[in-house]
Amino acid sequence: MTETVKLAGVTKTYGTFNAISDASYVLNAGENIALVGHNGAGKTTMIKLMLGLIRPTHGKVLVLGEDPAAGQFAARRKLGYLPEHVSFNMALTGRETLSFYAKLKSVPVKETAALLDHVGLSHAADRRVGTYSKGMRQRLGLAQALLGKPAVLLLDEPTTGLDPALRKNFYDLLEVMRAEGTTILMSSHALTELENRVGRVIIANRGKVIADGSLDDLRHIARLPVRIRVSLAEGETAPHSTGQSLRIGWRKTGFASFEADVSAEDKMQVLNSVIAQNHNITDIDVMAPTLDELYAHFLTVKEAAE
Ligand SMILES: Nc1ncnc2c1ncn2[C@@H]1O[C@H](COP(=O)(O)OP(=O)(O)OP(=O)(O)O)[C@@H](O)[C@H]1O
Repeated sequence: MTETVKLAGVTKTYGTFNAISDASYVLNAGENIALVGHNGAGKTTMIKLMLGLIRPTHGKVLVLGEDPAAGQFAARRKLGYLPEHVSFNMALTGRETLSFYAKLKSVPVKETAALLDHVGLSHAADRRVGTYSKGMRQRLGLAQALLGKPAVLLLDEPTTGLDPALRKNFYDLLEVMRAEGTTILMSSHALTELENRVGRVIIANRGKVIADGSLDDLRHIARLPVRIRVSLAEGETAPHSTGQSLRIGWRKTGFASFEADVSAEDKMQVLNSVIAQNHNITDIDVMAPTLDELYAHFLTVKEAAE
């Protein structure tokens, strides 16, 4: 794996307040990572450190092998950034806006037409940005961040203001970039929509990294139960699960549907037993812990430890 971003023991202090405390992680080429956490957890501060807009109080930040806060940060052109609040000159057209940023980044202006097309703004390219909807401005912001095919793309809450169809389009676009080797780090609160969209999740809380891994890694560490839902054809009191050593607490959740939480290790034994003992099953769902549940779990564990 090719390392693109590194935080090593990074602390960022404002006065006596630690916005970031001893954060360490490495991001690699071709990774799509979600940075999640409550308001004030330190997500934007981490992104600002990677952009070189602020310097760490302690520790080291490296982006594409260089210090992003150094005056001569040659890799800056290889960084794409979409801020949380995009603001453009309302009097310029979309095309003029993107051309302006292309010149700033020394990217050939002729590349802007394809980017506008990519984010679905070709039809409005010659309209003033002042007439754009919020979602259209967000997409123009994304086109700006994609200028020059960045090796590292930093997106601060990028899907705010996008409708479901545009969100899908947006994640599809990111997947193409990721597959081509771009490192994508996006901060977000939209846990449910991230679930199948990112390969890795970093959870921050009060400036500290409290969990870091793929969804499967986090599930493995958290050891939260798997939920099994069984629907039966007739109104029985609960699925039979005799012949097993496990005592399953079935909850009735509908006319003839029942749910139970079992450990990941016991899941197959319970399923096999239920299927063997119940001949009137109409449906079975097995639900792994969601990112929302994992997030709540890690925060609770962290709060309890402090
Ligand atoms: N320039 C600053 N001066 C003082 N405190 C700051 C400064 N910048 C950030 N902070 C504080 O650092 C903490 C982390 O802020 P940050 O913006 O990184 O959080 P965040 O996780 O991005 O939050 P949100 O989800 O609300 O955007 C907050 O408590 C914030 O008030």
